[in-house]
Amino acid sequence: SGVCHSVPVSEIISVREEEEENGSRQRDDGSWKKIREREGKDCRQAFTVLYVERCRQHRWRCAEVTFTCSDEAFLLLLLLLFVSTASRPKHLLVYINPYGGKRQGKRIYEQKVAPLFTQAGISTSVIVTEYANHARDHLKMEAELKKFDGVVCVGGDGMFSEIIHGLIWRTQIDCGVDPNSPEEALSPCSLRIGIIPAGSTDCICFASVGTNDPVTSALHIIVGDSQPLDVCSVHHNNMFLRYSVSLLGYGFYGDVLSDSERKRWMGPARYDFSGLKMFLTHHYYEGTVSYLPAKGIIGTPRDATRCRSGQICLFSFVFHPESSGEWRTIRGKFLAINAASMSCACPRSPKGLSPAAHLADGTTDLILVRKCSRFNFLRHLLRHTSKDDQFDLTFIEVHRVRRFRFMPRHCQSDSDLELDLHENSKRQIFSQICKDHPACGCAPAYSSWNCDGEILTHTGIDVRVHGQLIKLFARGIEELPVFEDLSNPCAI
Ligand SMILES: Nc1ncnc2c1ncn2[C@@H]1O[C@H](COP(=O)(O)OP(=O)(O)OP(=O)(O)O)[C@@H](O)[C@H]1O
Ligand SMILES: CCCCCCCCCCCCC/C=C/[C@@H](O)[C@H](CO)NC(=O)CCCCC
Ligand SMILES: [Ca+2]
Repeated sequence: SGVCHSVPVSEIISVREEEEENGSRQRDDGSWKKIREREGKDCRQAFTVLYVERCRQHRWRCAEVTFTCSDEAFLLLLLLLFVSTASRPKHLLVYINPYGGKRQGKRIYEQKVAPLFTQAGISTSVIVTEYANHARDHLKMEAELKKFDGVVCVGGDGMFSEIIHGLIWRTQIDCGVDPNSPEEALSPCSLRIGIIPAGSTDCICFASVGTNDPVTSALHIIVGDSQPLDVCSVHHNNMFLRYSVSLLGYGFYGDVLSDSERKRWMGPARYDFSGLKMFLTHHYYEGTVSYLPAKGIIGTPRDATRCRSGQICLFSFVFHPESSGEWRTIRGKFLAINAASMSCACPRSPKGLSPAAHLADGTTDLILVRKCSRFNFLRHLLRHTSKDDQFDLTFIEVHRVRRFRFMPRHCQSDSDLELDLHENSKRQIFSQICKDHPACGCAPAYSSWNCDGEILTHTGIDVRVHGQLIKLFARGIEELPVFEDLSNPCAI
């Protein structure tokens, strides 16, 4: 019909031959790779291309367009496709948490994702988890990783955490690295991870893809995108505790999580309930934070620029992967201590806890919220959702760091080991006192660390950023095309 249409080869999902002569379609065999060669030399070839179409707010959808060309040009296209799709996964290991978020993981995968994988000629091995840590332990000990080009996580941030714990641990063991030593440089994982969002917060998916949408995530997996990601290791007295990729939070976010775990039955709404409750409770905690500021990086946590697809964050890491200044120490009373290794953007907070943080620059943004009035703390929290610089407040400081340590005040005089034995019982006693005397105003001495949505068992921790330790099937947030801003005055 003379209409001009161009599709980048890297964003083609599949190609289907059409029978032009009688108008009837040939059998769809599921993959462009399987298209048989045609015999007739000078007839024209009609073919339908399934490709990625960009929609609002970073969503991707499948679209179709039919082209005609000479047989030679068609063969050339197939060759181009073959070359440019070498980085695409062919075999995937899929873990589904059937109990994450609104318990829709299995349905989401079967209805929205599996048909797309089939269409793209990807084979899968699917495991629906039967208990917590099933996926982690399977990856750690059993999975035949050589058979796969990637791992898919259907669930929320907690499920993603299981996957990285299994994969990072397994990689270190296979490479002869001791994962318990905080000083060892960890070996990067070669398998990429795709996240099909089916949890409550899904901030890792949101911050690396730009939206929480299963079809968009599936398409990023199919086209073989790759986005490196920083991982923090958390140790206590040279003993490994956990890895973190999004938020490590003591005080407010630790308390919100502890409180909300008891309300899992409420589903995602538990965070709103506990968030409000902990805001009203307004506990502060004393302790010492020490940190190694990052050097040789481009950008600060207060920049107006954001982490965008293929930009400076990769550049910073390549040229100064470990460079840091001298240790600095801050003692004080804090409402919250947050370390954000990525923006932590999610639908609840579209800009995130640290809007200028980078996915893969080898640093984490350490945000210290000192004791202040409820009104001021609310101002800070509300800025997570507004346009104002959330760190432009006198009681807040923020540092971009490579490593940090925290020691709660009551731990400092005693020997660590002794205290840890008492820590839990002390916490129980305090919470009992506060339950018994709700109006007494006494505050607990300890909060707990929220580590990507899991509670840590210790409060004194040593955190180190391992730049680009893992890779996702994602490409970071793409700059919105200009026409979208012009056509829609409401677009952000
Ligand atoms: N079969 C299972 N039964 C019970 N728990 C499971 C199972 N599989 C995984 N889990 C655990 O469920 C927890 C929550 O899962 P998930 O992260 O998917 O959802 P969520 O907590 O609702 O979302 P988010 O982490 O985004 O807030 C994880 O910590 C994971 O270890
Ligand atoms: C007066 C009430 C004020 C409410 C404040 C709203 C601000 C929302 C900021 C949300 C930041 C989420 C950071 C992400 C943390 C994830 O690693 C973790 C695992 O999914 N989620 C939580 O811990 C869930 C934490 C949810 C906290 C609300
Ligand atoms: Ca980072």
